Amino acid sequence: MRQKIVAGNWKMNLTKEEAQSLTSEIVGMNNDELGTNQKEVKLIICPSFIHISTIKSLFKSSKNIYLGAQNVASQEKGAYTGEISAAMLSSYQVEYVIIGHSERRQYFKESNQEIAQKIDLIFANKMLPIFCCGETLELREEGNHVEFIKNQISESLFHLSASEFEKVIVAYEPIWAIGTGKTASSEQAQEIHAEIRKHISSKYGKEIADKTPILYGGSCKPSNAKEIFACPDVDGGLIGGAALKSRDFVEIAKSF
Ligand SMILES: O=C(CO)COP(=O)(O)O
Repeated sequence: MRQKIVAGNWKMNLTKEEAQSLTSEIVGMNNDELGTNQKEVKLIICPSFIHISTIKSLFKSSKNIYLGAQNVASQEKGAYTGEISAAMLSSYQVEYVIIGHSERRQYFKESNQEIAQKIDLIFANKMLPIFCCGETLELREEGNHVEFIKNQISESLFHLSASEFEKVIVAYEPIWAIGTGKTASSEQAQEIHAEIRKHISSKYGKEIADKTPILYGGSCKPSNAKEIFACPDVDGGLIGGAALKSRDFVEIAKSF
């Protein structure tokens, strides 16, 4: 059985106090309330860098909750003012790192090659990547979206060894669904998730492809999570806006 995962990407939101109270609300729930008991759902919280240490100190080891970062530098260390290295994150016990988010690709011009460099540094520092891919509305309307997504995956991930790839979490986030309130239908999500799995299989074989968690992201909320998570190739969600409310985040985690 594939791992079920619900990850919250807080993006550039929440002050220290707000981040503390949201984390306390989540870790204050028992495993039944969190829904992590029955179905072994893994929760990953990805705050801004500056909150990482504070949030880690609120975690309780008994809970199935893990810490993630939203980005990492593509260079190991040195004169890169304002950047945060993989070694730094790892020294704060960060376990997961989101890479290739469409906002980073769009606003910070991250290329597939740069994302490939980031993934190597993540592995070198014993963390695990949550790799995002997804198309614009324009690409979808032109009918080029599947090729585009496959190319994002090939160029950033297909240099990995099979034993590395086994540890990758993929997140499909159609750009037109992010923060827009417009979700992909469950048919659209399933179609792309199945294509992604087939593409992984063509490189790493069926066994590894069948084990790779593929999350959906884009206006996922308590009202639509059940339907999306019921798709055979959807293994959870990467949640933006709805992860900023403990009740919504937990409700989504219970939607399997
Ligand atoms: O980008 C996302 C998660 O990484 C999705 O954001 P929303 O859930 O706010 O649409």
